[in-house]
Amino acid sequence: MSEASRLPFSQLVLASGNAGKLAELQAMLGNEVEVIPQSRFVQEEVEETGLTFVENAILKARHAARASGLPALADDSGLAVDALGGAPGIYSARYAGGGGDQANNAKLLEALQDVSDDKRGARFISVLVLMLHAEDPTPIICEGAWHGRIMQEPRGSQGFGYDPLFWVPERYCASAELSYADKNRISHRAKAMADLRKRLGLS
Ligand SMILES: O=P(O)(O)OP(=O)(O)OP(=O)(O)OC[C@H]1O[C@@H](n2cnc3c(O)ncnc32)[C@H](O)[C@@H]1O
Ligand SMILES: [Mg+2]
Repeated sequence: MSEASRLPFSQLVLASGNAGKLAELQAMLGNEVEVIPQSRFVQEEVEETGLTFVENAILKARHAARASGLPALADDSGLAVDALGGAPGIYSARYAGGGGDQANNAKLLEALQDVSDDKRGARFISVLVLMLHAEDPTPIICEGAWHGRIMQEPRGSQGFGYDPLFWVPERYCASAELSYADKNRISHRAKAMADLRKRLGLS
């Protein structure tokens, strides 16, 4: 029996509009199930009104499941910086008011300009939520964290979001300097996905 046949579904909608995230999730799941980006079914994104990663991931998964009629997987993620009391956290994508990755990174560097290296600890968090349908009362919820430090200036060109500013102690480089495959082995999202795979009986 193949791995895929153990899953209760053969297609899965990825409830994200973030191209970087979509590529990572697709690479992690593509052998087991046909993954379809939500843009094939719906253009509008749901408002992320929750106060937790879990709430926002559920909102996104439900939205995509409703629009597609298929099981949906959402990721709500972000960067929690120790010296900023966990900010930007759930507001990571909107940190600089919708100005995009570069504006977010510039704002983060400015917020930390007087903070010394030993106090620049941070972690990426990813919460993955899988809902079998829009009214699924028992979503599967998995979480992963990735600890590192915020650098003084950007490095690297891989990845997305805050990757150029995130120092990865176990590789001694910025996250944006990691190969795509290596990031997908060690990141917050990879850890949450490992948990999800276990919960689905895939590994
Ligand atoms: O909501 P969706 O449509 O999935 O896409 P998004 O980009 O808005 O995603 P989030 O609301 O979950 O916001 C997460 C933000 O945190 C940052 N982030 C999350 N994971 C990251 C990673 O692996 N590398 C770099 N930055 C990351 C990045 O800025 C994201 O925009
Ligand atoms: Mg978002």
